[in-house]
Formats: sequence, C-alpha cells, structure tokens
Amino acid sequence: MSALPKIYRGNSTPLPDAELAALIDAYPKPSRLSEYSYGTAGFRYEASLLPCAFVRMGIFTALRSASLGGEEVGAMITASHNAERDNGMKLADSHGGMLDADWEEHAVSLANAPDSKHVLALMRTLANRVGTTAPDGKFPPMVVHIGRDTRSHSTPLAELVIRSARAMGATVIDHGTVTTPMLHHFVMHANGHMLPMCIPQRCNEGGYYEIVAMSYAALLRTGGTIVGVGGGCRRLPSASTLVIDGACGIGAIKVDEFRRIFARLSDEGCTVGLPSLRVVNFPGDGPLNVDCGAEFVQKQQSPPKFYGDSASGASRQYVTSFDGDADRVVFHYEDGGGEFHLLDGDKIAVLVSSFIQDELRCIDPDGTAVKCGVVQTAYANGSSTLYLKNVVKTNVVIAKTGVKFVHAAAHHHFDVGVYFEANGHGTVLFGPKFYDFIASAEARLRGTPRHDRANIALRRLRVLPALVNQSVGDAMSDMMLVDAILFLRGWDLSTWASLYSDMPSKQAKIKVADRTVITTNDNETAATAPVALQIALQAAMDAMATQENAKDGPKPRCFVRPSGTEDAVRVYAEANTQKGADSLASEAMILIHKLCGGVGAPPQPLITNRL
Ligand SMILES: CC(=O)N[C@H]1[C@@H](OP(=O)(O)O)O[C@H](CO)[C@@H](O)[C@@H]1O
Ligand SMILES: [Mg+2]
Repeated sequence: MSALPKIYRGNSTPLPDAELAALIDAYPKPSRLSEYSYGTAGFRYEASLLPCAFVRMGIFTALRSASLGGEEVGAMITASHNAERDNGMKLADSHGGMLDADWEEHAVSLANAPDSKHVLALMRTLANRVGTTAPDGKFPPMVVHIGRDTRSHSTPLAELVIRSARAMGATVIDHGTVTTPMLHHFVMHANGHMLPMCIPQRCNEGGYYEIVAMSYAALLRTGGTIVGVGGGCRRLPSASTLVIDGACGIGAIKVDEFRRIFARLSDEGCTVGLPSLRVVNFPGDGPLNVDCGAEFVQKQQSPPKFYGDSASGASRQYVTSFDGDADRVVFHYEDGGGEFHLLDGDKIAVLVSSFIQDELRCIDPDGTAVKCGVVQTAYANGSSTLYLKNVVKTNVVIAKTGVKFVHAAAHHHFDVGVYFEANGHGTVLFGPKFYDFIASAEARLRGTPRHDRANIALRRLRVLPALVNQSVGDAMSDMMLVDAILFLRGWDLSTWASLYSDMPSKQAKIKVADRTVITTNDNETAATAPVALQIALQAAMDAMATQENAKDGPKPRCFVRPSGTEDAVRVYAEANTQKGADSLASEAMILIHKLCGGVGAPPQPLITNRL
C-alpha cells in the first residue's frame, strides 16, 4: 500500500549560528577526498564519504527553495545503477527537472567549504544575493521533498539532510523510499508545473500511481474503438505476461503496486489489453544491480539473473529491466533458439517517436503543426540514428551524456521532444505548441465518431503528457507507454526488434589514476586531451574501416570519456562485426592504460561470446 509522506513543518527561521555550526562541524570533510564534484547526475561517492556533503546539501536545498520564493525542491538519496557501497544525491529543481546548472556551482562550493565558518559565510552571501534575508532573520517559506532508495545507508544519509534542512527552518516532506522519478514527479506537481493536469493529490505516491495507471488504461482503451484500422490492437500470447526485473532495488517494490491497481481496473470492467505483471529481483533477493537490472543487461548485453525465480523459457519472451532507482528501463527477450535480444533506449526512442508521429499525422497530414524530434547521445547505436533520420524521418540532435543535457536539448529544440539515452533513461517532453495543437484539434473534431481515425489519434495524444513523466525518465511510466504502443500496434518484442538491426557494439570501463586527464569535445565524440590518444583512436577507427570495407551503413566508431558517476573511464566502440567492435574497444583500453595513467596490469583483449 502506498504510504503518505511525513511532513515536518518549518518556521522559516534558521537555528542560531552556533547550533548550525555545531551540526556542520560534526561532519567534517573526509580526509580521503580532495574535493567533491558534481557529476553527470549530482554527487555520487562511496557512502562513507558523503555525510559531510549531505549535511551541507540540506542547507543548500533550503536556500534553493528560498531563492525561488518558496517553490518546493527535492533531494533524492540514491546512487542509481552503482554498486550497493556507493550512494549519492540527485537534486530536483522546482519544475521537477534537474537542478539549474547555475546552482550546481553553489552546491559544489558549499560541499567543499573547509569548515562551518566558511559554510555559514557562503550561505549568507548566497542568501543576500538571492534577496532572502529579512531583518528579523526570517527566510521566505522553504520546502524540501526528500526521497531515498533501498541502500542500507540511504536512510541515515536522508536523516542528515532532513536534520540540516529543518535546522534552516525549512518544511521537509519525507516521502520515504520511492523511485527517483516519483520524487521528481512530486516536486513538479507540488509547484503546479505541468498545468493543466496538476492537482494537489498527485503530489504523493497514491496520486502518482493513479495518474500513471489511469492514463495507461485510457491509452489501451483507444484500441477498443478501432474498426478495421491497421490490424493492430491485440495482445499476442508472447506479450501477455510482462516480467519485470527490479534490479533488487526500489523499482521492484513500487511497480508491484500496479498489480493491485490492474486487478482493481479489471474489477471495474476495464480489461482492454492489460497484461499480467510478474515482478522478480526484489530488494534482498540478490545484491543491488549485481548481474541484474538495466545497467547490467544493457552494458553486458546479456540476460539478468532471475534471483530465486525459475522463470520458464516461455515467460522470458517479454522482459523488462529497471535500474537501481527505476529511472531507466530496457526490454529484452530470448527467442525460440535461446538467443538473447536487447531492446535498449535507442529502440524505445524509435518506437515512441514513430508512434507519436503517426498519430499526429492522422490529424495533421502535412506534419507541420508541431516540431517533433529525438535527442540521443554519442552512445546511441549508429543504426538507430540512421533509422530515425531515414525511416521515421524525424529530426535528431546529439547532446552530451546525462539527463540534464538531453532533457534541456529536447526542451529547447522540439515541441514534442523524445529523448532516450541508450541505457534506457528517457522520456517525451510536450511543449506549449503541442497543447495548442490538442486544443484546436479538440475543437475541430468535436462531434466526430469515436472510431474516426483522427478522433482516436486525438484521444491517444491527449493522454500522453499524463502517462509520460514530464520531469525525468521514469522506468514505470516508460514501461507502460511501450507496452501500450506494442498492444496498439499488435506487436511483441520480436516484431519491434525487427525494425532495424543494431550495429555490433562493445562498452567497457577502465580505471586510471586521475580520469580528469581526459577531456572531450562538446558532444563527447572525440577526446581533446591527451591529444595523442585521439590521434591513435582515429587511426584505429580508420584501420577498422579499411579492414571491414563495408559498402554502406555507419562507419566503425570509438570514443572514450571520463564517467561522471563512477571512478572510471568509459569506452564505447561499434563496428560492422562484433569482432571489430571488440577489437576497437580493446585497442582503446590499451591506449588509455598507456597514455592516461592506467592502474594495475594492462587490460586483456575483450571478447564477446555471442559472435
Ligand atoms: C554510458 C552511460 O550509460 N552513462 C550513464 C551514466 O553516466 P556516466 O557519466 O557515463 O557515468 O549514468 C548517468 C546517470 O544515470 C546516465 O545519465 C548516463 O547515461
Ligand atoms: Mg538510475
């Protein structure tokens, strides 16, 4: 059952300096760390390094809320796909998305201030700059939402953030264990962003489930009114039971709620197309993110371990894997011959963008009313980019790795912006022109028969912004979006997979003494330092192109970049053969080890078994 958040009301008055200082100094900077840095998705370190930063982030989030005149903000305690030993914090700004880039540096300065004296001085400067200090020492109202994942240290770390935010006089809304996208959703709705669909009861777990389940059911129901269109709208036996691998994390617990909701929907007579759900890999079934979950499945390109579950071959035809905080989702299946097939974020981008474009065209055949497009990163498989451009015929933009970059690009470039990182993190953003389009279509189509194709398209499009999380990528809502599209198209995973074939690829990571010695160009497709590294990588790519001598399709590609969430350098390679991709990635690993201060013995060649 969904729990209500615990609310600690604040009085907007910080504790006296001496008490704040005592709290800050009780958690000094760890001697093992020279500086905290703000990575791809916020602070992320081995958990024992974090108390100092987290006490200060309680203060920071309160200040951020004050700077926005009391708009509510959020802090999610999670290290997502990382191992259990790590933890971290993702900060949600008042619109529900990632923290404003200008404020990242304030967060970093506060985290790295040598002691309480400096923290308090910085806090005062910041408060003055944003005009928040009143003569009586009172701040404007401050509201901070807190969520946490299932890691053993997430609760004590969350308590530290709560303590220091309360010490600032902020109201703290503690949502307990939730997924990252749920926390972002609460913050977005609490501030009334996403109007006209925002109503207050959606700011808690029950409200979240309701909005996702109801809009999903509404989308499925549009399949019930089709008369002789396209032969779709059926649930193939191979897509009737959806197995959900929860990565032994929070997503398993939360998605399991939908089984109860689906049962209720069925009781209420809403049975069109609901699949049965089977959740595996709950917390405690196995170690978090180990040999299971979206990160493992996508990076290793192999099926997850089904801890404590002897799922038969038949039930592995329709499987989805979440990551540790359920903001990523990938799909996969085993075919009749036992071969594994992955449908990653690129495949989701293709499925979703072509569905939306098809529906838009039913109302606006010229396709000029709203600008649609897809944002990918350098990790997108070359075949997916070609397919999007040549077959879906949509706009494609390549942005830097990380949700904060792809989200901003989707928002900036498109009225309907689909973004998915290859690892399955993504969503669809709907801008004002989309809502105008829906409003004018509603006026125009009023009174048309429900089975009229344009009328159906309108009802499908209208429900999407409620189903698809508008603040960040969301494994649960993305899973339902994909499932609904498959149902409406009458497809299973193999039909979807057959749209195009991925170029064989290889991903790996390698430890170096200091990964910041590697810098990259803007979209991370090439290293700008060390210069010798990029020259050698280019030579390796050219040699592979000559060796493979493929006539058409994308050319072999390899790039490297320092991870923003792990202490490692990431390597990506793709080629026309798996052997070629493995060989390029191996060469890159050896080059990094040699030119960038590799730790330990030189890496061994990478060999993918499924050749
Ligand atoms: C190759 C890869 O999957 N990188 C991931 C990973 O970032 P890195 O900076 O590569 O560690 O974690 C980010 C947060 O979840 C996610 O946005 C990003 O796509
Ligand atoms: Mg995640």
